[in-house]
Amino acid sequence: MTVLGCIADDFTGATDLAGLLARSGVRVSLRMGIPEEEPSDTAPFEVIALKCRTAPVDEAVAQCRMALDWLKRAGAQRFFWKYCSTFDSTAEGNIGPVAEALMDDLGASQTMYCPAFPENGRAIFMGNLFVGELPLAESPMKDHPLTPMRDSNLMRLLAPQVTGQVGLANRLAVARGTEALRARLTELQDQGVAHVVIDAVADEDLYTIAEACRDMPLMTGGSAVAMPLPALYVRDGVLAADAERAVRPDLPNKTIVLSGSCSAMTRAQVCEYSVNAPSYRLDAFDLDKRGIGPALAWLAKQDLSQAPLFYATAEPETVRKAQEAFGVAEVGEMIENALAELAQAAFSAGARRFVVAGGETSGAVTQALGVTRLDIGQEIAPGVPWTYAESDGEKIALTLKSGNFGKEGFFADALKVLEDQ
Ligand SMILES: Nc1ncnc2c1ncn2[C@@H]1O[C@H](COP(=O)(O)OP(=O)(O)OP(=O)(O)O)[C@@H](O)[C@H]1O
Ligand SMILES: O=C(O)[C@@H](O)C(=O)CO
Repeated sequence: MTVLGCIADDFTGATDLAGLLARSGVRVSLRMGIPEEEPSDTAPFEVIALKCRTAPVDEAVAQCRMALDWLKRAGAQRFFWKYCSTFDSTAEGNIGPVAEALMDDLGASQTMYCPAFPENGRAIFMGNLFVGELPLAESPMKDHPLTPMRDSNLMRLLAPQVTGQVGLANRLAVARGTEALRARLTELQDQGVAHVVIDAVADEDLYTIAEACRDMPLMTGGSAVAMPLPALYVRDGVLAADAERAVRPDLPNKTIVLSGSCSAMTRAQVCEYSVNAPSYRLDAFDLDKRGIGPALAWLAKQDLSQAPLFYATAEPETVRKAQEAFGVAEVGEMIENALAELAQAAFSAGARRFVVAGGETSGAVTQALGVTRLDIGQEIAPGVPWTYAESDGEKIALTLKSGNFGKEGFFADALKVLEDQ
């Protein structure tokens, strides 16, 4: 029986959430897209990964509602809406509109928002989101290719996205503990506040928040605030503790690394990895002119046991030029399609291990590989686990890395963690 039904707005976000929930040892099932079949063999924690972070609002809302229906049919009574720890959204949404639609469907009068992820340097204080020591709008997120974040204040970001009132439960309320936080939420509810941003700067805050909010019909946030939920549900007696970690299947070591993220961290990771590994840079202008042919020809000459890298990862200035020439969505899609086609070609050439960087990129790659369900394995870095799946009847391992996650040596670390299991 499913205890918590989760909907994630992108694929790396979904593996991040599934990985943190799975730290508890409880079974977590991750489905890529809304399953076509009715729920069966469901896990206590079901995560549905969508690719709706930058979709038009109506489309994102409709998809999330369908996911909610499926999760209800799986027996879930509590739900979690997972978005990025850097609150990535366009001016229109989709964080607020989806939350509001899910609240309507669940008859919820209030929900909470907490994208904090202290292990990865995301903290919220007085409603302002920090990335490391920088306010969000001064962090590299200001240059994101699809969702540049130019304000750090979560209430200001959220208010235009929702019809209900937005308020704050600040760190002082959180620091006073679960009961004080509950009292603050009730006080805000009495004032008609439906959308409550909650401050958190450290893991202890997340435990307090999860404890205070665990019975809300809908919680929303990054992955970290959901991490304490399995243990709390076991304590409440609504969930039995059953450790069931997925085991790595036997796989040939043929590997491909695909990077479509342009985040500062991925840029550093690509730079470090390409010193020793064979690597091929995908350039938007070249793709437009000559198509994918030259990249496929390069791939055909590679020894996949050397884990070659394809990357479109580029500096903000290069991204800007390509966006001006082709349009933001158009160039994003062109590159996602290219990386998806290269993933298919690598699979045909025998690759069974896939390291993918970037949420949108991961969505494109997993869709191209026809992956519909993933088991969560060993964590490589906070929020980035290995996952195991099937593609065309073959077992494969995939890691889907959020743009900003992992250290400089992530790609090599990922290969080592898989080898060591
Ligand atoms: N050189 C480039 N020029 C323009 N757009 C690019 C370039 N390289 C990648 N892109 C596009 O930028 C987008 C990057 O988004 P993606 O979600 O994959 O990474 P991310 O946002 O860093 O990761 P996450 O969502 O996990 O934080 C994709 O649509 C990708 O196709
Ligand atoms: O929360 C995060 O930062 C990540 O899980 C993510 O959503 C990346 O797209």
